[in-house]
Amino acid sequence: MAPNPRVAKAFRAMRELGIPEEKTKPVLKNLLKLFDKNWAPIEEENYRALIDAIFDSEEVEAAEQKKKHDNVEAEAAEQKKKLEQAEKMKVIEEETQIPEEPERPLKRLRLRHQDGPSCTTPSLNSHGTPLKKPKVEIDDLPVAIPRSQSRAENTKGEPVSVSPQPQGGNKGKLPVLADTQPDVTTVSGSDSSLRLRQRRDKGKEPILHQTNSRELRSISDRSSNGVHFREPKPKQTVLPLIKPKDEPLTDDTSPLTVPVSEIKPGAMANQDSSTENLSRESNKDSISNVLDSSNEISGHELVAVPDESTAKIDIASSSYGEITISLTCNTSQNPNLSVTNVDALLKRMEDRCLKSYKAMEPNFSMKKLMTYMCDSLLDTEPESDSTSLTDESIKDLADTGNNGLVLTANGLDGNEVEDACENGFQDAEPQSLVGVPNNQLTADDASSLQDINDIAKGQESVIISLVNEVNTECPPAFHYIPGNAVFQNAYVNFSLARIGDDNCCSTCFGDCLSSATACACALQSGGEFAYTKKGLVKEELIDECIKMMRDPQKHCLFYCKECPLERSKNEEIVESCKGHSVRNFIKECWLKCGCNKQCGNRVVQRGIQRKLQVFMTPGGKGWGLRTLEDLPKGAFVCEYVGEVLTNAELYERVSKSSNKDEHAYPVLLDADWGAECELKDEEALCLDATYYGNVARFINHRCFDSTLVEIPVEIENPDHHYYHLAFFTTRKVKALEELTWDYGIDFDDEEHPVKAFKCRCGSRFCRNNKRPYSK
Ligand SMILES: C[S@@+](CC[C@H](N)C(=O)[O-])C[C@H]1O[C@@H](n2cnc3c(N)ncnc32)[C@H](O)[C@@H]1O
Repeated sequence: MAPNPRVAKAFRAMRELGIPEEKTKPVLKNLLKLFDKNWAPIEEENYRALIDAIFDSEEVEAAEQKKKHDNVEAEAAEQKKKLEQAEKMKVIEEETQIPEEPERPLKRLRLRHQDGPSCTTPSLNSHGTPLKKPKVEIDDLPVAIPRSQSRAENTKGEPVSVSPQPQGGNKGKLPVLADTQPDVTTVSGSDSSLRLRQRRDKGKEPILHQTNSRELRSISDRSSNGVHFREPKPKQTVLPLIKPKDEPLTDDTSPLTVPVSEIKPGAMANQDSSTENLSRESNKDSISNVLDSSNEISGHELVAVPDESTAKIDIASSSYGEITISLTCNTSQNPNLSVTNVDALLKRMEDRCLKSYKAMEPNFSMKKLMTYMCDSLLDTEPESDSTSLTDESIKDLADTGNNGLVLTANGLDGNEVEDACENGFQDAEPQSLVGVPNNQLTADDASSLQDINDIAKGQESVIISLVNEVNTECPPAFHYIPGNAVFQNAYVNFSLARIGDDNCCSTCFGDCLSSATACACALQSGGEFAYTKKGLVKEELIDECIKMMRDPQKHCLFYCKECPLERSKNEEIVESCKGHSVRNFIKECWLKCGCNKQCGNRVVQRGIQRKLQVFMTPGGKGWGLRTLEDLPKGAFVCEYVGEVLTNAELYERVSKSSNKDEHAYPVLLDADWGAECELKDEEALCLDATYYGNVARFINHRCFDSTLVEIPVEIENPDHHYYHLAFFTTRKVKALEELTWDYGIDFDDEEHPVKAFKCRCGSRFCRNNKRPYSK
């Protein structure tokens, strides 16, 4: 991004007064915010306001320094806290039976201005999977490794920046100094991930790892999958759960926009149909064992009713055979509106559609669209077929796993559900669910509703039921999608040509796992297969991932040169990167591989195989996800599925959102950002499950000792801009236990825009629990 000349001029003016850029930058940023990006009052009187503000900030800083020095007691207390945390670690070690001692839950303890522990052994990249001791011994490795041109590294030949643990206390406000390193990387330490990394790249050009000479920053929170937008402060908000079809039409971020493509590797690597049927059946059986009265039918359906929609479409027919389609606009937003020129209106709409949908046929026109509407209407079958559904037909649809009809809540009888949904309507927010008689449902309404006998609407190989045995809350409205789908601008390219020989095992056959030697895909996962023959993630890898989840700072963060997340805020001054966790990747076999679809190195791409259920949690966390069968450690549960957005798109969504009720939790696909010097906006991606998602959108947060851990999985895309985020169990999980995931929220971080909920995770290590730890 070209520097703003006014910013450069302000820096220059301050430099002339002996004020360095590092001091000017944060103050200028604040002033710009204060004056709503109006430069005039800042530039007036030769930057008088800026100079005053800098001096003021220096005074405040000096006062803070003094306070800090005086606060010896606080430091002592902090030390004590650390000791207590170490104690906690011992306990959790015993509980989770991880062979090595787990890390302390530093996420909660690390205060903003507190030094973090230094990362003595920089993990080098997010790909290395510590599964096997490499053939190349670490001692044999050169200390300085020349720049890599290999696939996983910076495709532009730029160095990968992996920084040691930050020590400073300036919270990322200081500017990022340009890396002064030449094209070599200093490697220190000898941890397993380093060795594996080397092993993985055996035979290829070595990977560049660079100790970073930039200013060290303090990271107040875990650099998690969660999106951490810090600005703009007044708009601190989260993505609400809104039924897409009820959203008012907006330019280009409207949830009405249907994702343009669906990505489902499973569709190409389908299971054997007989096992599929079996699995659906057996799940059904177990569900009916767990639940009683599961298939009651109510005379009502659930429909999301907006209270402030801007438009309403009615169709009326007269006894003379005329049909009128009318569009009623809610003019409350513009009460002075007068009747407008139809052609001008149509032109405006066309422009808007072109802007939103981009790929329109050249002859597209609104008139044509309306003619199509009339034609479609004339083609419509008599009403009784499509909308007057009998109870029997609803039941049939539900039994066959067909799309979108809501039956009674399991565990409640028909009357209770009716009451529940009507009561729900009374206390409802504008977008909540209400009961309406069946025959008022349009086909469109029905398709977006949740079938509580199978919220996946038959799109997974197992049935995923939904129960509420706690209260009368109705199921949330969203579109169930079994695989990620691009919203609009995200660049996700699955072309086979991009998969090189070292990214697939084309000469393999049968099951790669039964071969004595690791295939090319295994080499990408650190030299050994990530999965056991039983389809579980190997103990060593899962433990490593758990450790990283529990204390990412200890296991290194990397810093982008220009962070796409910061850039997406579209501010005058782009803040420096706050750091991203280094991750282990799993690489699965895929289309270009020679193995068969039952190959043991194809787990995540087969989709959900376990018996899962969405249920109302009793502890006030809303809906949650649980297992209906015992799960061993390392079992794949599901992946986080949602719309693939660019960070800019997500930022726009978040800042436009007026609904403060948090439901979905967007996740960053940032596991490999450090491998690129500068990612284009359309390559820096994230997933948002608010409007389109799978069961993972119901997984609640648990601090520290969650039952699930997320691991990035490469299936189709070797470049890692896009990958799958898969959840695996961190320990044995009993049937009916809730499946939880540590979102990585730092509840002490008041600047965190995903406004932290009051955590009710119930963990002894809850970071939202200010009381000191006691046994
Ligand atoms: C991804 S959703 C999980 C599903 C959600 N419970 C629901 O009913 O749709 C995240 C939201 O669930 C709630 N939640 C998740 N974990 C929680 C926890 N530990 N304590 C309290 N609320 C939690 C919060 O409202 C959060 O914004």
